[in-house]
Amino acid sequence: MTTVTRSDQTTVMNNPVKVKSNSESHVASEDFKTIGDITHPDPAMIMRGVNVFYGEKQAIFNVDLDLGQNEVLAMIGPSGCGKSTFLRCLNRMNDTIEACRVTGELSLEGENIYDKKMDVVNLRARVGMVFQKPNPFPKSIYENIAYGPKIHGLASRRAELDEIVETSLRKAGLWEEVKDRLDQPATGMSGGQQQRLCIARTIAVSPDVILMDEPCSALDPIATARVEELIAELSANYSIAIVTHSMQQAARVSNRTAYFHLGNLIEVGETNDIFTKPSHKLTEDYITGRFG
Ligand SMILES: Nc1ncnc2c1ncn2[C@@H]1O[C@H](COP(=O)(O)OP(=O)(O)OP(=O)(O)O)[C@@H](O)[C@H]1O
Repeated sequence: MTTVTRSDQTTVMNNPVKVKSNSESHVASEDFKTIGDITHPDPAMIMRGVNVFYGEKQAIFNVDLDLGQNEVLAMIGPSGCGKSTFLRCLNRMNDTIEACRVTGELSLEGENIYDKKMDVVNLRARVGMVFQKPNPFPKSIYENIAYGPKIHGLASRRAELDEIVETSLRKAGLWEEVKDRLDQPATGMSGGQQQRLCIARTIAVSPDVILMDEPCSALDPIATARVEELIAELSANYSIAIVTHSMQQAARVSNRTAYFHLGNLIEVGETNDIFTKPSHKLTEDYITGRFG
């Protein structure tokens, strides 16, 4: 049973998961009990008791967390702590890894996303994803944006498609830069432009949620600043979960921050609180640079 106590803002796991790995048994210990309010008053996604396994090895332990409507939630933690693994549960991207198994309850707008009847292609449009390296299709700028709406049947006429392309590029802050060269290859754009194109491509299929896995790690500081500004603008219309190695970035862009350690969610709270008065020693050690 998992108990969420909002008064003292502590999540108590009464059932630590015991899993045999190749050489040892791992028990999610009391030290890894989540501190902070894992709930959001207006959630877009609700995750409860999430465990992830790669074969015998457990990578995520009993994580409970909400992603709020129009919030930017940052996920931070040392390399290998499971941030990306957890993020990929949110649109079932882990399904593409054969050895990977996810248990727990994960819902989007009240719908169980792991339900057998869930259309995963549709889910990944509703919960879009932007990756570390910009990955435009080897097609024109226009076609990169138009592709998703076409396969999802969101536009029946060319004029509707044009409208979606323009709106998506505008929302991604790219329209003025590319409007005169929509027919040119997307691969000819700068890295920062390509990443904003990938964000526009995600927006084009009208998602509820956008997942970002270190979206600025391949970008220079100016392109990073553009994407960070964009994240702030997008949060007016979308719920955003972002994995980042940069604590400065988490502090700049997010409303709440979740700190992961060895596959456990250690602490979650208002970003300002996490960075100025963390409650858990592990969070404090990480944000003060003692490890990670
Ligand atoms: N495809 C995979 N197969 C087996 N193990 C994996 C796979 N992907 C990740 N892992 C393991 O799961 C754990 C969590 O990895 P994950 O990539 O989610 O961490 P992370 O916090 O995102 O790390 P980083 O910050 O380095 O990207 C690690 O021990 C990693 O080795």
